[in-house]
Amino acid sequence: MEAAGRDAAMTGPADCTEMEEQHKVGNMTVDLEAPASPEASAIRCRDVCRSYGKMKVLSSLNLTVPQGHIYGLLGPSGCGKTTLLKCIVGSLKISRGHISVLGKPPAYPGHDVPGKMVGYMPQELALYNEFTISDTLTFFGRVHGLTAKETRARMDFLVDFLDLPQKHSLVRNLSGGQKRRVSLGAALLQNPELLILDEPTVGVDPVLRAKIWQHLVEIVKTGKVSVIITTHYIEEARQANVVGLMRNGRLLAEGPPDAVMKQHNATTLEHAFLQLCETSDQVGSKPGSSPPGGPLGNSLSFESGRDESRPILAVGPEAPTYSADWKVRARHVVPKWRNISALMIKTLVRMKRMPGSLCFQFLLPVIQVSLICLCIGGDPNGIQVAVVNNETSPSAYSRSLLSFLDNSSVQQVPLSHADAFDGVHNGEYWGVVGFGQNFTSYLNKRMMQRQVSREVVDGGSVHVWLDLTNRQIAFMLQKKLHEAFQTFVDNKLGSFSYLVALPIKFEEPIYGSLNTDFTTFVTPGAVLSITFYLAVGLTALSFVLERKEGLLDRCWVAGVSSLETMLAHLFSQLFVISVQIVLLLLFILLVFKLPNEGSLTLVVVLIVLQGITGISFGLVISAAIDDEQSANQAALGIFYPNLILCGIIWPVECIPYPLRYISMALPQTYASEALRCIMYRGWGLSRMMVWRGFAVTLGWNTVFLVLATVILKLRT
Ligand SMILES: Nc1ncnc2c1ncn2[C@@H]1O[C@H](COP(=O)(O)OP(=O)(O)OP(=O)(O)O)[C@@H](O)[C@H]1O
Repeated sequence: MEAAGRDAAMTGPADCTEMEEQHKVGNMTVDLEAPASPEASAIRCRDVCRSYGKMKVLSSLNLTVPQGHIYGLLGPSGCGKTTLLKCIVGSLKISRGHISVLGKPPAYPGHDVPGKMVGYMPQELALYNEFTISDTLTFFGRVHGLTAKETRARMDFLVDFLDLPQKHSLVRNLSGGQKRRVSLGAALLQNPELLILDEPTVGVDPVLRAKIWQHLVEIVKTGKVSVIITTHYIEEARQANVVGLMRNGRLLAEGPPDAVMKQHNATTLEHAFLQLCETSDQVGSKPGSSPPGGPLGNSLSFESGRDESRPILAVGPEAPTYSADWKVRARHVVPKWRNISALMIKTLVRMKRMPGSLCFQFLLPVIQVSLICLCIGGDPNGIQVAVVNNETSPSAYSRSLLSFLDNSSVQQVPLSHADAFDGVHNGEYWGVVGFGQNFTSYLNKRMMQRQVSREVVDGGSVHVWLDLTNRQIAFMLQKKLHEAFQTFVDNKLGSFSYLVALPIKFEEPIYGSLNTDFTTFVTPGAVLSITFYLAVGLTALSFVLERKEGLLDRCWVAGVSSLETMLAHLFSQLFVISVQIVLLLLFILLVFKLPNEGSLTLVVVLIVLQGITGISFGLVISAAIDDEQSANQAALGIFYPNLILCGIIWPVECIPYPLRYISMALPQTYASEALRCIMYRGWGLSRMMVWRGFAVTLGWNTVFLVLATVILKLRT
């Protein structure tokens, strides 16, 4: 009876009407293995189309995987098998047609596909290299909601059945074939009702290949489990109950292997497939011979023996409508803590397996902030200056004045006039300080007499010629000379020093101290910037690599939503940035003694929020970009513009106007200002300059997180 059915399923167009007739009356002799109704099929694809850009990969494809059967999907490389499987599991959207998997379309609210009803082994290995075999299976067990005991029991079985090495072996140390078997184990773990296996036997030795097929045959016997499997070894597909032969995005034939071979008088499936391809090419090459549905006039569907070329969507029951009430829809959208915690544990285990990288991540911000505090904003040291002193007397004022010059910053090199200027021209000295031979007497006259000649003014001045190519060094020299002169005047004139002082008096500062240096200005912004960029770096590649390795798809098929993936990344990276922030604060407050006049809680919360902004921005990059190089470029590309525009290294007030508006909208401009206000002015949230920084940061967090979730959702 079975053989008869198989034969009937593969008969040509002449038998088609007869078959349909038999089907209508429910005559089981047509094909005992064929499902009698749509509900009895594990997978039904009708008129499925899918393109990548302009390239059509699946065109009007119809396929039926009967419940409790093994379906071997065969076809040359690039014909669209993987694309079809991705459409079936719901990780790729179809552009036309209808797919139902275990009774409902994939990703339908409340449906467990994707989820624990389906076990998916993608073509890529899709394994975490830092995991052990045990970690891998435990992770998928958690996602599927298995208890630890259930996971352990399945793990023991799978390790034995798939002949895997020790459970505690690291995946990255396994051979290619062993990795494929672990990947297969992950798909089999939860005893799914539907197994979707994309080339599971590649790189597997013949003995194990036979064992895998034997297992598949075994599990479908109950009638509850269905399998769709793609393979390049066409002959091994003879063990399947049904084979589908695919070419150029269409199914050329579908039926039991024996029937396919019989119809084409072939002794092997491979031969039958070659014949089908030839027929397809001949039909396709005849001008005007291609029917609307495809080149093969006699291609038959396994389910009904129906002509594939006929429009299918027009047939009522082929595209059923489904409905789910709002509670089910709501449950479908709400993220599951089980999945989030499984993903978080996964990230933490991966971190634990890479202790060197984790230590580096913790220490990097400390190293960066220490370098900023040590190297930026301080006074230059050992700056060589040529001194041309034409006074010879030991009691000359010039000598006294020079003795008050800060020797640690300025290194005086006594030289002749010519050598001093040659030295500056050759880049050896940063300037020349010159005293005329009557400096002492002229200076006395300047200080004592009401009116003096221009010659006295000139001769009683310290002459300085600077190399102004380095503003900071030139400023420092000017400042040191002013300080030395002031000390000299105080020393010589005592209470009469006001006679030569500027009539401007700087009182005690209202905020900050008289010694405030550039480091004090730059550090709060730098702390935010470091936290932001390290967080971007932590996350910018996360999805890129996982997508590339097929892990994102695999987790999606296991039932993990985009939002859950996003939240899990956010929470686990939050742990890393929390440690980074604690170390950062310890260093800037205790080691570098930066003042903090305000609330430490506000400081911590603002830095953490900026870290979250970095994580969420990294997630946007990661969700939107496919390859590492572009993701790295995007992350690095915004680094400098952002650093310069957000007033971290130079005040925003110096930015010309159109650019200043952009600067104000950036995540760190108002946040840096807020942090400076908290730390140096002791302000709280009631001040606009403080709450504005928090508000902008929270706004960016929301925008980035929503954007990343939407992009990820659209792309999976
Ligand atoms: N993301 C993508 N973007 C653009 N084109 C793609 C993408 N993925 C697949 N393709 C193209 O779609 C076609 C079908 O690819 P698919 O991976 O489905 O083939 P396949 O039958 O599974 O091949 P194989 O047996 O070699 O795995 C190929 O021409 C491939 O280049």
